[in-house]
Amino acid sequence: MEVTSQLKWNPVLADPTGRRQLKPRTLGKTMVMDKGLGMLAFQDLLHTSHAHVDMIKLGFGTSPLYPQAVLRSKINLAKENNILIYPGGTFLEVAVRQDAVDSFFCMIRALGFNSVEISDGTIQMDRRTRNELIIRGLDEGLEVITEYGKKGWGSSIELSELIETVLIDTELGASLVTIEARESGMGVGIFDGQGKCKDEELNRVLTSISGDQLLWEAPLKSQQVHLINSLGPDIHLGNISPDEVIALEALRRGLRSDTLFLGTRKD
Ligand SMILES: O=C(O)[C@H](CS(=O)(=O)O)OP(=O)(O)O
Repeated sequence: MEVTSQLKWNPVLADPTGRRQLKPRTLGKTMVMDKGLGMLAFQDLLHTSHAHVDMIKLGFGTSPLYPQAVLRSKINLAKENNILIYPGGTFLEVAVRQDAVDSFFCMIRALGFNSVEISDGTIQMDRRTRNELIIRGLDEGLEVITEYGKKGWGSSIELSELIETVLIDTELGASLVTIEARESGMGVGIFDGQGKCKDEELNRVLTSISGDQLLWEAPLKSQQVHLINSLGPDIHLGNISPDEVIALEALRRGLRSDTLFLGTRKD
């Protein structure tokens, strides 16, 4: 064990692109969606892959369904590994609908979450409420990540609305704006009913908005490959399945056939 831990891969083999930042990184962040991993699976994930995980979202309203000791252990372990951890945006939408926003923030602060997602994927939310929630999250000492897009099948991106959302959210202090693609990655946002990327929409978005402010939900391998080959390995990607973290990292570094020609490093 000790002997192997002292061995070092030739850097050209470990990262043929030569551009992968170490944590805490500003480019190429990976968000994992955890839909209910047990503590041992969660420990295993971080033991193996912590270097490649920047954010963990406890999907939708799964957070209150854990034994509290397990939830606290997950949150603590994520933080020990310099990972942002937050409940899915749907859980906050439930709180808004139930008029329980104070109680939501009180609880997530007490549990130790270090970030929050603010979304309106399912409910209607006016701009003023969204602003108040972003400011509230920041006042609570949380990193705020927002989300743009509706969850309904066939929903698409309204460019002017997205531009305004990114502008205002980030000006208020949100660190990233997630682009909705759900767990399925199909029939929503930039993905058509088969999960194929609508490139014209993608290009329209990127002519107006800087890509480093956007976190693309891209749960399918074909989507990760397409986005990395089109936009480069430094894009932020989310809704990655826990068992696909290392495979995604291999794609980012050109260590898989699908992206091998990204590797240009010669040193
Ligand atoms: O927005 C998401 O990707 C998730 C998962 S799904 O839409 O329910 O499939 O929801 P969230 O509430 O952000 O975890």
